[in-house]
Amino acid sequence: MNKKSVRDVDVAGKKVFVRVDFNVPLENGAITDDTRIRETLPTIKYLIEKGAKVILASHLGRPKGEVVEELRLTPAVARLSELLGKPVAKADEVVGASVQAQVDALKDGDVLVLENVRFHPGEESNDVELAKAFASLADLFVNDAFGAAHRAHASTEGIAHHIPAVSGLLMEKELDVLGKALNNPERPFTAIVGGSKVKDKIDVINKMIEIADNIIIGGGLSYTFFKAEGHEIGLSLCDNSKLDLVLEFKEKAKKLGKTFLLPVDIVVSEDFKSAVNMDIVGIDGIPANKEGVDIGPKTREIYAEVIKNSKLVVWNGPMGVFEVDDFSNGTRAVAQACADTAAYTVIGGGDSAAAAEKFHLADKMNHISTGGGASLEFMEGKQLPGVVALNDK
Ligand SMILES: Nc1ncnc2c1ncn2[C@@H]1O[C@H](COP(=O)(O)OP(=O)(O)OP(=O)(O)O)[C@@H](O)[C@H]1O
Ligand SMILES: O=C(O)[C@H](O)COP(=O)(O)O
Repeated sequence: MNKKSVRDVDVAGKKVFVRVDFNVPLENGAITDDTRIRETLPTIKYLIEKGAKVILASHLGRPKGEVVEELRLTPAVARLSELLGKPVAKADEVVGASVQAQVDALKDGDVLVLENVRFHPGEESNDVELAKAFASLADLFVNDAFGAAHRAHASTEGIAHHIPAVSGLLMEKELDVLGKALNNPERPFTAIVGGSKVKDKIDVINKMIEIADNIIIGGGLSYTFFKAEGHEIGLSLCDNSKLDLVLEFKEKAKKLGKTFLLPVDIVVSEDFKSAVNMDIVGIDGIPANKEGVDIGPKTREIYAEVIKNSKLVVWNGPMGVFEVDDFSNGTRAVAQACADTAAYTVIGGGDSAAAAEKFHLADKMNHISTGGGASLEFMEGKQLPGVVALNDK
């Protein structure tokens, strides 16, 4: 990576403003998956050990510039304190006199977490005054929030223009692994793209046709391809505005000599929330009153074989409505194939990461990104503003 990392600068005794992504899932105020907090521990521990005064900032949810009680960072702070095995102070404000007083009270090795930065309207608008206020709290900015690196906000991008700015260890790892996979891939390279919306995945499918050898399509976005080819898709998801585009994808893949795979059989149901008159049909057999909810058994076999014979697999998006057990077999089969293959496997965050967790296969993957949207944008080849703003080596 051509950006400076926290290891390249002196942090002893310095006040360090660390942007983390503690945007963790919560249920009734309890954290249901603390991966994102655990993944930042190397950076936080490194700074503590070096004697820095650590000021952490994160967003949680989308409070839109207002205080939303349920979105305070209190549960994340409690969890961080448990994981570090030491007290962690928390501010109830994002910036201001009380925050300044708490920062002034920090001793070397202490940790303070600011309140949810999105409670301040200046965060998402990347307000210069807020960025300066963040910068004035510290001597150094460390961005470890890979998951939010695609956002140009005051605490992810703006602040970097006012004090020295470097990447954290998680950020460095994510950019390194994803960058290597995309810039110098081992081949055969298989990209698996699933999920619900074609429009969210267009750029990534397009990019993967250019750089991967095999492109596997699954999930709700398959049906736009089927419809474009003239098949009956019943009640399945479809984006009618993208019909021409998906045909172009197939054409482009053919021209470039890439293997472009769509499901050959699918699981259909009258309801996508539970199995109602569930059936397995060929792509010409979707009844008008049903929708496709998963890939079928033949497709599972074909996809697993391609994954087995790959050297690099990058997976983004589930193969079906995996949250419903009856419709989870396709996603499970792909996750299992990724777990079993000798290929280097990268999961691009979001729902595919949740699926790997659900099937207890997460520890069998080589890299699971902490970024959903961020990893998607990275895979599309876009520049991430939170990375661009960091100091060059
Ligand atoms: N055939 C289908 N019909 C309807 N919904 C589907 C189908 N297949 C998958 N889904 C749904 O798609 C959703 C995931 O889609 P999405 O595009 O958001 O995936 P992702 O990229 O892995 O997640 P994220 O956006 O969080 O990174 C899941 O909730 C899943 O139930
Ligand atoms: O969960 C994520 O993908 C990141 O934390 C970014 O959150 P956002 O989509 O609300 O900006």
